[in-house]
Amino acid sequence: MPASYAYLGPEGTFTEVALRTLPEAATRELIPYVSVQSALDAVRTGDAEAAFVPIENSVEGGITTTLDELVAGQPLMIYREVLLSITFALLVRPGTRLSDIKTVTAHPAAQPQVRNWLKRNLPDVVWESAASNADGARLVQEGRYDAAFAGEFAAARYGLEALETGIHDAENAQTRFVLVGRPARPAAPTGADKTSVVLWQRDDHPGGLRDLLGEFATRGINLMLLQSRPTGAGIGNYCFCIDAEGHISDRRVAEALTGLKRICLQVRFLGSYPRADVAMEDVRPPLPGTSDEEFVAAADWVARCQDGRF
Ligand SMILES: O=C(O)C(=O)Cc1ccccc1
Repeated sequence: MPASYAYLGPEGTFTEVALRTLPEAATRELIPYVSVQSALDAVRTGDAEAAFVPIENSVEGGITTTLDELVAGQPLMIYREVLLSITFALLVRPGTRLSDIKTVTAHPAAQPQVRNWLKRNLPDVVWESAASNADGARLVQEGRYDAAFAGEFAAARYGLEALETGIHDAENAQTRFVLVGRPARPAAPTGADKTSVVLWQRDDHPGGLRDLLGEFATRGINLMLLQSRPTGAGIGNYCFCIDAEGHISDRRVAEALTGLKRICLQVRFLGSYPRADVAMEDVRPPLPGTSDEEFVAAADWVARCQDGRF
């Protein structure tokens, strides 16, 4: 298997910066790809061992191209997550002044994070989407646009200068990135883990979503992401991307997934992996009645009843 990680490139993306915080990235060849799709395809075809892509930000929620890629096609699995605090720099060709800027570009996920700044400082500017923030910087270098929102670190790479730095509409905006590979046994639980799944309802009925969520709620499992995505089968037809606290080897998580498998049309397991947002000591203890020991004891009791040994 090639020891390479694909990532959303080109060089100088926030994705690359986040990837380089993973210790295992130091022992891999890091290969930039032009899109999330092409990076994930490289994993599917076996050209890359894993791909590193943005999946969620704290301002707008899920990054839909990534969710849609994970929801459909040959199954993939999330192995790691990284959180990165993000502020943007406005990058221009040297000598450009704010009043010269008629067009700006960046990744679509950047727009909600700089919208107010743009309204205040460049209200008449035309926004064009780029494949990534670093790709926007590259397009400015080529003269295609006047300015790009990107990481300040991308300026040197593309011969640009930062007219303004620290641009952020929301305080503490964070982006979450994931390392995605082909399905295999998830890493052992760390005590601070997260499980990602996609759920398809069997049929449309009142309380249908509540039934799905109930499988988590009755087992004391907290949810960290709930994002509906259209299935493509018509208006009103959605699947649900869910991140839940815990690891598939936790009894309460395994039982919730068992329940979901029984009642859903389809369940896609996207992985159990260490949480980047909290350390083990800060994880809430299981609610009363939902620890592994209590699940095992209850299952033992049922088995004894079935045997007439209670
Ligand atoms: O990594 C990048 O530079 C991207 O283009 C993805 C992205 C978009 C917005 C915020 C953080 C990362």
